[in-house]
Amino acid sequence: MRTLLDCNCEILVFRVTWNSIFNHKWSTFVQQVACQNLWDGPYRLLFCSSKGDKDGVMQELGKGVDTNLADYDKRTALHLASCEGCTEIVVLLLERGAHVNFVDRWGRTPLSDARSFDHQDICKILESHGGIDPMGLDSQASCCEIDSTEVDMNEATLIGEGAYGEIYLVKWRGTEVAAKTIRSSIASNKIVKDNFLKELALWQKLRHPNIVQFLGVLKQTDRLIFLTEYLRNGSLYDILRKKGRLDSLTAVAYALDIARGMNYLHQHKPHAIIHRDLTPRNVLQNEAGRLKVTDFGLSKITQGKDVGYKMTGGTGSYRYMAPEVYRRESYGKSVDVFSFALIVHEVNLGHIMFQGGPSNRGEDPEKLADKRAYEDSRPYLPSIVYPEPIKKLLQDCWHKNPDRRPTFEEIILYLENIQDILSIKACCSCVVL
Ligand SMILES: Nc1ncnc2c1ncn2[C@@H]1O[C@H](COP(=O)(O)OP(=O)(O)OP(=O)(O)O)[C@@H](O)[C@H]1O
Repeated sequence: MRTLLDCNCEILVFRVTWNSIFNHKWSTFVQQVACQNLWDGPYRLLFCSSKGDKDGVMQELGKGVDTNLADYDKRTALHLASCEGCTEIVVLLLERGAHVNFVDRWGRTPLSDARSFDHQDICKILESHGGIDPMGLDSQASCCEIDSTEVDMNEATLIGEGAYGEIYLVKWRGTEVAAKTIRSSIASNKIVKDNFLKELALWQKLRHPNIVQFLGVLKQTDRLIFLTEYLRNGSLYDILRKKGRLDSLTAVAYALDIARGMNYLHQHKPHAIIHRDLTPRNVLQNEAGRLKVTDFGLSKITQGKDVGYKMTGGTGSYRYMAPEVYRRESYGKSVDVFSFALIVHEVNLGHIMFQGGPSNRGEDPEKLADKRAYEDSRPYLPSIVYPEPIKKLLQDCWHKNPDRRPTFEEIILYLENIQDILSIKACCSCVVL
């Protein structure tokens, strides 16, 4: 018979696991629970697994507790350890027969949880044991398909070229849109193409004013072509090249647009979306002057050795690459914060940079990334160009320790404050004038 204590335990496990997925700020709560001695009995396995307590887990398993014991929400010890980044426990549980694809009440497997919190080591371990993520990248959701007769590719105007293929301006049902063609060397590989389509299926679900809107994939074509909204002003790279250095208010507004788009990606559920290739070329501007981030997630697919993907040379990804990515270490969301800092640095330094000034533009991007990764070198921050608060922000964002970098949520708050101060100053100077 279930005792009141059992019920309490279940409710607490529910609240703890729910919090652990959606809040991740539950350690104090767990401590309170532990103090109340409510974790005696079989649920202690779940508690020890979530806390990374290997001895505790071994003790419970030694007592004969089922490795696949699940709580009220069908969350197992493997779910909790994967969610909390307890690699050793994940390995131990798998050795002891934990079901890698146990599905909880919300349809999440341990891999869904590990991906949500970017525990990449754990993702690899789970994947090597056959783990799948039915909620996310492994979902069967298909891309919205657009009949190719609705788009006349013969009337297309070439507007750009990237690592994957060319970009054309085309008309789809009377509206100007961008058509991105993927090189046949990439698209002819079935695995790569399937992965690409999965990423596109994920992209099509996203809706945010600072994210380029995905529209669909053209069907019945021998090439892989997809449509996105068309942003008339082109990329931030082109804008900086034409306009040079921006005034402080515009620079902060640009930084905020990028940070808001990135924050949306990083807070995406069930798993965060890491851009991995955030550069001024992947930030586009519409006619209203709003910046939008594009091409997130796609880079990861084509970086496999067998695909032959090369980062776009002089202006490409090395220039904005976080040290841990260059060193091929495991990495998380904060790699995008690092790239963001380098973009904001350029936005502020615009005209000096494009006149071949101190921004290292002439330097080989790979060497630059090497120096950042191994010599901790960072761009120069002259006080005349960078006001103290921006200097501090950049230094925090390109901190060598990824854990010390702020989140985009924090960056937004910080930039909004700077924006308020700048607006007041601008307003006061108007009055004086
Ligand atoms: N939706 C769009 N609207 C308007 N212009 C675009 C759009 N998408 C891309 N472009 C233009 O095409 C250029 C190339 O874009 P693309 O995303 O293919 O390459 P990239 O960002 O330079 O490199 P990579 O393929 O490595 O991301 C951009 O810099 C931009 O000028």
